Amino acid sequence: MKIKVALGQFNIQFAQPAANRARVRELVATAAAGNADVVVLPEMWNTGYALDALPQLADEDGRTTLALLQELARQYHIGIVGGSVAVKTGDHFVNRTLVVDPLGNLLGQYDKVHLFGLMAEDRYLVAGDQENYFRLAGVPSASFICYDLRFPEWIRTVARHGADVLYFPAEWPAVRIPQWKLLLQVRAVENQCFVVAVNRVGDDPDNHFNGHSLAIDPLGRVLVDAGEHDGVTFAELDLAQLATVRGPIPVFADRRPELYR
Ligand SMILES: O=C(O)CCC(=O)C(=O)O
Repeated sequence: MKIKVALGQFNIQFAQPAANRARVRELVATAAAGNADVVVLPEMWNTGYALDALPQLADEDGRTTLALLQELARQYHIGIVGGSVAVKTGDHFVNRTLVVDPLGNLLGQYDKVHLFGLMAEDRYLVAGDQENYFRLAGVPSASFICYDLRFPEWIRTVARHGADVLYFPAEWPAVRIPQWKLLLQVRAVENQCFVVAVNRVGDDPDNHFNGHSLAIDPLGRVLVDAGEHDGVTFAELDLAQLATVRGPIPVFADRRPELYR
């Protein structure tokens, strides 16, 4: 079985949720026109890192985002890994992913588990503590957010349920893109999974972002690198490859969890 994924890398407009929603409409339409099964968006795409403005701009319980993603999923019959958005829930804010299937059903929701102090997330956001494991386009999958990538123990905790594709929405600054690529390739190899990671391009007041959204196969080979393209890049994932990689080297079966503390 093969699935086609669309990497929706774009220049998030700082503190302009309406403009970003309009751009997401265009990206999903483009992904669908290219016959993608799944489209993936970057991290914090509604507001960017306008953390001071969260009281005015964060999406109340994610309602506006969910309604948009559901509408687009149904209209275009496409699965959406909705990047992440700034959400107000109760009296606090979270960095939240919403995943919907082509019928508009909410398959999963994930609040970023590891908050990134260098971008002040720990001062504005509350961390999540739940896994996001779901079946999208017929494929067992899991999603994480950006800095979570640096925590292999967390990725493995979720991946061991049997995920075949790991999704990573991100806003990963250009200055650390060499580490981004390396870490994503390693996560693919060590978990014997496909990795689909979507970053942004453009600038915010503190950082420059140069994209390089990636689709990577379970051997760590880059299938697609979006470079600095502002728009959709497509990748095809051949799931049959998983058996050929996992068969001779069954790392999940060979684990010694009793030794891991
Ligand atoms: O870990 C990094 O270098 C980047 C992380 C990041 O930008 C984020 O989590 O938003």
